[in-house]
Amino acid sequence: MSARNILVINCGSSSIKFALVNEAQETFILSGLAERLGSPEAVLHWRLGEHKDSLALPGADHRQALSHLLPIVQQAAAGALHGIGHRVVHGGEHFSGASRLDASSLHSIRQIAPLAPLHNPANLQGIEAAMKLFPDLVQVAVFDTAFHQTLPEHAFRYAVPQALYAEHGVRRYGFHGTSHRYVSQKAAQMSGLAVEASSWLVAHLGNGSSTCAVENGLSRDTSMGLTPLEGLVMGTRSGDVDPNLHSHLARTLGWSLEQIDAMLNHDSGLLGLSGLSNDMRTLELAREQGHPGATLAIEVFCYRLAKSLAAMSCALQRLDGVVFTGGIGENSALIRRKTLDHLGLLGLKLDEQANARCIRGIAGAIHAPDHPRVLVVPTNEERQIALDTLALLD
Ligand SMILES: Nc1ncnc2c1ncn2[C@@H]1O[C@H](COP(=O)(O)OP(=O)(O)O)[C@@H](O)[C@H]1O
Ligand SMILES: CC(=O)OP(=O)(O)O
Ligand SMILES: [Mg+2]
Repeated sequence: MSARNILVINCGSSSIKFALVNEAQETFILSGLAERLGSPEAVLHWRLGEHKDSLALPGADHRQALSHLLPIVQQAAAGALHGIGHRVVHGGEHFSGASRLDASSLHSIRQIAPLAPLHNPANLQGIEAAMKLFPDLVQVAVFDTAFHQTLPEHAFRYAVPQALYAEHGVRRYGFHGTSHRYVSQKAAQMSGLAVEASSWLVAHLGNGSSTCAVENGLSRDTSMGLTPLEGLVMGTRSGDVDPNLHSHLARTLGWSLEQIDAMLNHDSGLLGLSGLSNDMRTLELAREQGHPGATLAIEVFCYRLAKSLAAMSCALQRLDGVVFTGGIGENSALIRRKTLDHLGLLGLKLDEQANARCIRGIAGAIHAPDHPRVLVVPTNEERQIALDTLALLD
């Protein structure tokens, strides 16, 4: 059989990321992003080999964007498309691995949607549009939560009345599992260790960020919870706050649940702290020019990340290394250094030159000699989703 092509679709709340992955090729045949969907500035960008292109789609929603991008995919695949893998953020307790999409799995994903109101409805739109346009292709859902279904109960339960768990599914689920799984396996390979006998603290730092303790190939704890809001400081998400903040804002400022939700998910994090941007590149430049908000946002981001990594170490018997990944983790020597500066008690120490070298997709070890391993490992959620889709085709 010749090498197969898989289309990977990641429908976010206002964007669609996509990639056409050939199982035998390291680089993607086609990759792209439709962003600012639903706004007058909606635009589709794609890259086919060395050729880059874009198309303005004013006012387009997910369905309209998909109807423009899928023909580009069809053309790039030259009629040879073998399956579609969809990122689905929340799989609840129902899915501990990837699942072929059919009436029954779609029903389960719809039932779980209230647990991820910002993510799952968009994921479902992508699935429904792709099924309409490609009714004969196998389509697969790959869940952010699936990898974390191995968390022990003492790590996934909240200290609230048990009926809320038993009857309403209130527990910690964790997200970014596809990335945590992919980079922890790569880290083991890079270190000459067997995945089943290795132990990692992973920091996935993108627009959304989370930490994960991975032992012998299994997730044992992670910083996100019921929803992708818990845990670290993120681009626009607050991460952990005192749960009483909700009632405090409602009582003292008369805020509605919707206002509080929007503030914590969209107006907080790096953006809220800095008053400037959710983008770490912008904040690093502003910090160099002495911007106080950007400086503070970076300090809080790194301190909270270090605290989370230290907390995650409780889940491990042994530490083979710390792994940085995601747009920030793969590119920011500053964030890696400032984070590890708080973790001297774990014995971690950087090699400054190696740290400066590992940017723009360069993987490598960045720890000082005779100190615990620290690795930069570029993530590749699209490839992992394609691999999971191929595994279900076989
Ligand atoms: N060179 C860089 N230095 C610092 N931060 C960077 C750099 N390149 C990208 N980033 C940051 O990575 C973040 C986006 O990460 P990414 O993993 O691409 O996001 P997503 O979660 O949307 O996939 C942004 O905050 C961006 O500023
Ligand atoms: C779950 C989550 O936070 O995803 P993202 O980082 O894509 O926002
Ligand atoms: Mg990414």
